Amino acid sequence: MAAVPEIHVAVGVIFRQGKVLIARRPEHVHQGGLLEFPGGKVEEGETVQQALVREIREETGLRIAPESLVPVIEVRHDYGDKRVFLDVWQTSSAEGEPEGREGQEIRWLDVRELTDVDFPVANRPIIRALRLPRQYAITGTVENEDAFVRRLQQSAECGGPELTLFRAPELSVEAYTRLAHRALEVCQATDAMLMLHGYPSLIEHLPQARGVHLPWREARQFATRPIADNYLLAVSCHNEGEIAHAVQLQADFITLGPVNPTPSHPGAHGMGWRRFRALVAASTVPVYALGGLSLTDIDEARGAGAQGIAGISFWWSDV
Ligand SMILES: Nc1nc2c([nH]c(=O)n2[C@H]2C[C@H](O)[C@@H](COP(=O)(O)OP(=O)(O)OP(=O)(O)O)O2)c(=O)[nH]1
Ligand SMILES: [Mg+2]
Repeated sequence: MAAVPEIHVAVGVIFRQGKVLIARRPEHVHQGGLLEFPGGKVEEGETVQQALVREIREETGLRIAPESLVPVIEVRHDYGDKRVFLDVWQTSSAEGEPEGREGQEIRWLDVRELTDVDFPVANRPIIRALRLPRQYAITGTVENEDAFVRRLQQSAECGGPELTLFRAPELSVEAYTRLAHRALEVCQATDAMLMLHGYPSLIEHLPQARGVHLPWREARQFATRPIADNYLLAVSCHNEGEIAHAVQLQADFITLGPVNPTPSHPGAHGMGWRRFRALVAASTVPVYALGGLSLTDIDEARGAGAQGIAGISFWWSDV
């Protein structure tokens, strides 16, 4: 049997006043009746940006400038009857008032209102990508618990990170849990999201956390998703095999690295942006670049298809 060809689909996430434009697919088409982001097949000889400008015009009447489009994520999915490559881009500068030009229902929704079951399954990583920030901040070594909490508070007061990983392998389980409670109080005051680092059952002791980040040695022990869907699951990955396993665990996002050599992992070689880009292309979940990066690397990471960058040094300095 001949392999089913992959269909290149241009998908547009149109933001206006903090909401995104969602349509309902007609009942009779592929994945019919479900919600979708406007878009459609990239035609022969068209760039993805040209396809988006055309599809969005045809389906909603909105006009978008191709240069306003920013990449969100690339998702490859096999529906069995169809294989799609969703090439997802966003813009906040569409002009005009949208209308369902193909008779479809359309509406503006907050990204927090988007639920997986309302969309085709291939959209799951798109919804994750839209909710996750560009920076995934990782905490540095804990030398003193009070100084650590003060450091977190100071960062929160100056509009600190939206998503933080509390990583402290140097602490005992008791000390980690105690300090995590304090860190969560700081985060709750500013609505920031805190990820726990270690193993899945941590979330039972600290249910206010946003989720759990598993180091690879922990993630490898599971065959299915080890935490409930209302939490975020993240996995540290370093190669194709680990990415495939994280996808199988239904991770919500992963970190991938080291991109550059880093002092925290002496002896580990950096994979460089070329290899990083190739690995991101193989991932169907959002990827943060990790390892010896600074804020100026965000564009490079985004250009390689990443959600953004993760790290300690770009935000955590000792006080
Ligand atoms: N537009 C869009 N398509 C999606 C999404 N998620 C998803 O799995 N798909 C799939 C469904 C379809 O198999 C394919 C896109 O097809 P489409 O029906 O939008 O294509 P089109 O606008 O060119 O339609 P047509 O002219 O072929 O009727 O991608 C999404 O969020 N938006
Ligand atoms: Mg379409």
